[in-house]
Amino acid sequence: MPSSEHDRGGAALLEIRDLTVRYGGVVANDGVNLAIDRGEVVGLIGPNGAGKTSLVDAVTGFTAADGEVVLDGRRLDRLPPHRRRRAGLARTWQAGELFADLTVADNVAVAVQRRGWAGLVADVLGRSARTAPDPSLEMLGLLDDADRRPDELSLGRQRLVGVARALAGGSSVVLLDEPAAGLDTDESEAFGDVVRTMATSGRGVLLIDHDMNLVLNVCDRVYVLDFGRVIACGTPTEIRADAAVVAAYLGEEPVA
Ligand SMILES: Nc1ncnc2c1ncn2[C@@H]1O[C@H](COP(=O)(O)OP(=O)(O)OP(=O)(O)O)[C@@H](O)[C@H]1O
Repeated sequence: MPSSEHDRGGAALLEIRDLTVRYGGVVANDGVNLAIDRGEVVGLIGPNGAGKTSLVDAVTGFTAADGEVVLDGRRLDRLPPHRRRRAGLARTWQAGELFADLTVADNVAVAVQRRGWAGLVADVLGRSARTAPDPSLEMLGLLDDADRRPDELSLGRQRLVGVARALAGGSSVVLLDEPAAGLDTDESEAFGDVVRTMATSGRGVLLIDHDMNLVLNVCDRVYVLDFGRVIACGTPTEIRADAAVVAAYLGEEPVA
């Protein structure tokens, strides 16, 4: 494994330690260690069934797992999903999961949960979605679409709305699960620029995608999963040249 996994100094923004996910007899993640620094875009690739979505589900609290999830020095792995989200750890969903009857602005607004009595009172008064648009809409160039419904937008822009929801409320780490699925080459390239922008101002981004060009062009470092284990980690250049990665993708026996 390239040395770049080990020689990064200091504590990362997100540390995933020894993460193990089991579904009955299936071990979907087997002792995975993964770190994301501030301002870093990290890729996670691997063949179908390698365990990528299981990792996102486990880290965000939607699937039971063993191991540690530490965000900015704080253990999150015993917390339910909504509290991890509130702590600044957000995700997108493969299927988009937008509310068809809500506008873009409201789809983003509902992702930011209000707390306690203030939230209850605002909801009762119907003001929950009437506040200023979340800054993520402007960042992703969605302000002009704020009053449209998702089905009035192209697939590429719908994907951006899903990302805006994950960014809403000031998330510090965003896990993107196949956000570019279904996008054409131009849309995918433009999306790559958006992903880089997201990492500015110190956010950490995890990008999972089957579009190898997108991942290798956009990410600072890439982890490769196969059968639930990290088989390689390094810069895109190192990953392109890694024999175990080539073997995993060609379906040959992994190189020892
Ligand atoms: N809810 C579940 N119950 C049982 N097995 C599951 C469940 N979810 C995933 N698995 C199994 O866990 C393994 C990892 O699946 P996972 O969906 O995490 O892989 P993936 O890398 O995201 O795949 P893909 O690229 O196809 O989305 C697979 O063997 C899969 O069949």
